[in-house]
Amino acid sequence: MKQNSVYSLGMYGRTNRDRKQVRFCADFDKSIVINSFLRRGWREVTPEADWNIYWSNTANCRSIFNLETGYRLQDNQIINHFPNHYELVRKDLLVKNIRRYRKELERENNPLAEKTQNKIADGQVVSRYLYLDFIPTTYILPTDYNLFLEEYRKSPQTMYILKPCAKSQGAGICLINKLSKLKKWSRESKKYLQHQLTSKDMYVLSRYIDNPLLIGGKKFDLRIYVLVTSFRPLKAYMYRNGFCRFCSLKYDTSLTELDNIFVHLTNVSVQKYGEEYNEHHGGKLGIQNLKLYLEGTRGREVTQRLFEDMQWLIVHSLKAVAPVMANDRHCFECYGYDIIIDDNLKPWLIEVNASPSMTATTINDRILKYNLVENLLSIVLPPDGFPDARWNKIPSAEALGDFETLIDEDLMYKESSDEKKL
Ligand SMILES: Nc1ncnc2c1ncn2[C@@H]1O[C@H](COP(=O)(O)OP(=O)(O)OP(=O)(O)O)[C@@H](O)[C@H]1O
Repeated sequence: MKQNSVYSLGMYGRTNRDRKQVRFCADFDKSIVINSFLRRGWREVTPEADWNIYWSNTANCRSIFNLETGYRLQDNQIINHFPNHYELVRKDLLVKNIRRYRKELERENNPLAEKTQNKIADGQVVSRYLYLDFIPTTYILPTDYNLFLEEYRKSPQTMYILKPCAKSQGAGICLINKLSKLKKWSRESKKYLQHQLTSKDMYVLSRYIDNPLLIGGKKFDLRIYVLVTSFRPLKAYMYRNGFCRFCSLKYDTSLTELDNIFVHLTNVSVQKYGEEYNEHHGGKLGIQNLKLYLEGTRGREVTQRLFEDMQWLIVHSLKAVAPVMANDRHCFECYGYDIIIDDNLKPWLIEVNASPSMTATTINDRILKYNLVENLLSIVLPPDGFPDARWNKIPSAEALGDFETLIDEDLMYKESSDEKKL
């Protein structure tokens, strides 16, 4: 990408018609996003040109905000990532930020940081956060290896999943059911610790949710879209039409199936290579259908509670990273949250993606993603439809469409000061 292009081109010498037409650029050849933009009558330009909205990849977004490039965004330019989104989406950083958030709340004696004592095998007692226990216990390797060993000895029957921090789509993931599988880690870690660690060397080792809620005997996770338009104040919206992604083979924790990715990993990028993959529905079920199913099989109240718990975990994961996010007003970001529900209907945050797939695997998927992009644009853009980083980012009820407000600290502040005035 050429640098300084915004400086060199400026806003001059354009006709009124040009000024009104939104100029976009996109790093991805994803027809859903590009078609959505073109159908609005927007014009595609290159990243070197004078654009108003950039659907960028994370690397180009980082380079735009890199001080050394000397690039400065204008008021009429917006971009689809926050510069340091990795604080939320890198597996190890997400864990670190959530740990820090819990500790801060604990220090403040905030009731949210309340803990309970749970008895585990051999009469040992472990303490757990009552409300903030929404990510599976996770160790960052190699740094936390000794800490892990200590905990492992207390409960050696626990199953873990080892995931590389710098990879995606199921690459390099394996299940760990005994310490010997991790032995090479103790050796590797000694070697690594002599060097400066980079994210390529880092893994997370998380407790494996071995009691997932099953439907038709199969494991699934949820993909939920969350749009953030500001971190300070926090403004976040959840799309009502996420979906479940199913494994193509029945769930089975027997030793012979431990390495079978078609049983344990729900990523579509993994499942589509399975022999049992169904191209018609793509292993997907809409979240509203899941809700109906759960209301029918488990009852309305617990289903309602589950959906509230999911919203709660999303809000607190965002609050955990809000203080460290570079809250640039030109940015918005649509995150793909991956959540697993266990058979007690407790949701667990598995990970967050900064560039959730905008490729469609089925017709329904195409419709869903097209509507998602349309809907998120109506929230991100001011009422006149022209990108403007200065607008107050308060979307109308109509603009919200299928998004619901998870949190808007601006409005919360306004409401509480209105109450005080009464
Ligand atoms: N703690 C866990 N318990 C149970 N299953 C898990 C756990 N962590 C991950 N998985 C399974 O493994 C899959 C891949 O994990 P994850 O999404 O963290 O890795 P990834 O390869 O980075 O995926 P992505 O391409 O979405 O970034 C998940 O979709 C889920 O099915």
